[in-house]
Amino acid sequence: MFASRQISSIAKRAFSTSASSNAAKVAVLGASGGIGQPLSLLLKQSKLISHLSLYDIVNTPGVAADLSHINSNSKVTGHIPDNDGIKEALVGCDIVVIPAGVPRKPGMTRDDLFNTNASIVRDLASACAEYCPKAHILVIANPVNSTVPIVAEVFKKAGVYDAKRLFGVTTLDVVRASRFVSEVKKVTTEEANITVIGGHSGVTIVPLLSQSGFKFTEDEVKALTKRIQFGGDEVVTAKNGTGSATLSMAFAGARFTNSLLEAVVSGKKGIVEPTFVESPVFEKDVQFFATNVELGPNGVEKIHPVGKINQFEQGLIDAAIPELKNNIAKGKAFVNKA
Ligand SMILES: NC(=O)C1=CN([C@@H]2O[C@H](COP(=O)(O)OP(=O)(O)OC[C@H]3O[C@@H](n4cnc5c(N)ncnc54)[C@H](O)[C@@H]3O)[C@@H](O)[C@H]2O)C=CC1
Ligand SMILES: O=C([O-])CC(=O)C(=O)O
Repeated sequence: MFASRQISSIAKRAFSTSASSNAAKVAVLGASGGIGQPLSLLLKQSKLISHLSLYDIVNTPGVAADLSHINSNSKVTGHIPDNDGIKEALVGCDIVVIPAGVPRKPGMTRDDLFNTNASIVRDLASACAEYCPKAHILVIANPVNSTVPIVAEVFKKAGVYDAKRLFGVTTLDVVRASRFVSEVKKVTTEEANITVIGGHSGVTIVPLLSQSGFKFTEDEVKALTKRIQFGGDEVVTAKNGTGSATLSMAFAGARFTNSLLEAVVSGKKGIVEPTFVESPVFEKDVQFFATNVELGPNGVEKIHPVGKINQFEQGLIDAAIPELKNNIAKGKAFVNKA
């Protein structure tokens, strides 16, 4: 109680000072978690953030107090559900990043998280629709293939949906692909720029190695594709029941958020990130699909097509689409039931 009152007063102080026009208010929902804490630390370093607003059901007073001593641009506030914490966290936000939700244990698929995480994401999306309807929403919580459609349906029901401002964060697949290819080809990660399309789970993750400019043997293609598709499992297994990727995800989440900040706040042109968005690319089959997306002041500026692919990659897309279709339908049905 004391902590929440104290934080509430910190939050009020923060809101009484208006944000500078060339910097944004960014909220992290699930900020005390395995991803939330290092992600918030990385975002605290951004000059384009004036107010970093941390929300979780527990522990944000401590996380916010700790981060607030770092002498970078932003003020930091922590919020928990007491005293309208979610409202204070969200009002005035330009960007909301959502890593709230449970992670996998060995033997689970991302879809196995649906029963727990769907309602967490639905309720947080509902609060966003009410308190910051124009914010860009970046969904990290799994299963991303379903949680992104959940946010879309909640925003539609509230009459505030803008497809250009909703993103599933698939950056970790691209980060992994770059690293794994750099190891195989013995090049720098800057040189290993790999496009990954589709969704964010198993066979829905489709790396386009043929577009990388490198020559791979058939065995290399098979092994790299499998490793990129199931990289998450490597971490889940190694963590042995204590969670899934957190640090690499924080890195990837910060990369995507920083790219969006450059586009939205600095007005930089030509920033391209792969992300899972409402997309015309396979619209007859699936409503949401990740390809390279150019970011702009209003979010999605231009959705790139898949481009030239080979037969192996066409086979990967053919395998991805039915699963994606099910994942998307499941998310939509969850919000529209009853
Ligand atoms: N998109 C991607 O590439 C990746 C997604 N993930 C997903 O991110 C999610 C979070 O993972 P971790 O941080 O490792 O989990 P974690 O359990 O360490 O942290 C989750 C945090 O969410 C908070 N939370 C739970 N319910 C909440 C609510 N209603 N409102 C606000 N906060 C709430 C918890 O208190 C906790 O602090 C998982 O669903 C995981 O599968 C993980 C890695 C990569
Ligand atoms: O594997 C998981 O459950 C977490 C995740 O999405 C990833 O690491 O790509």
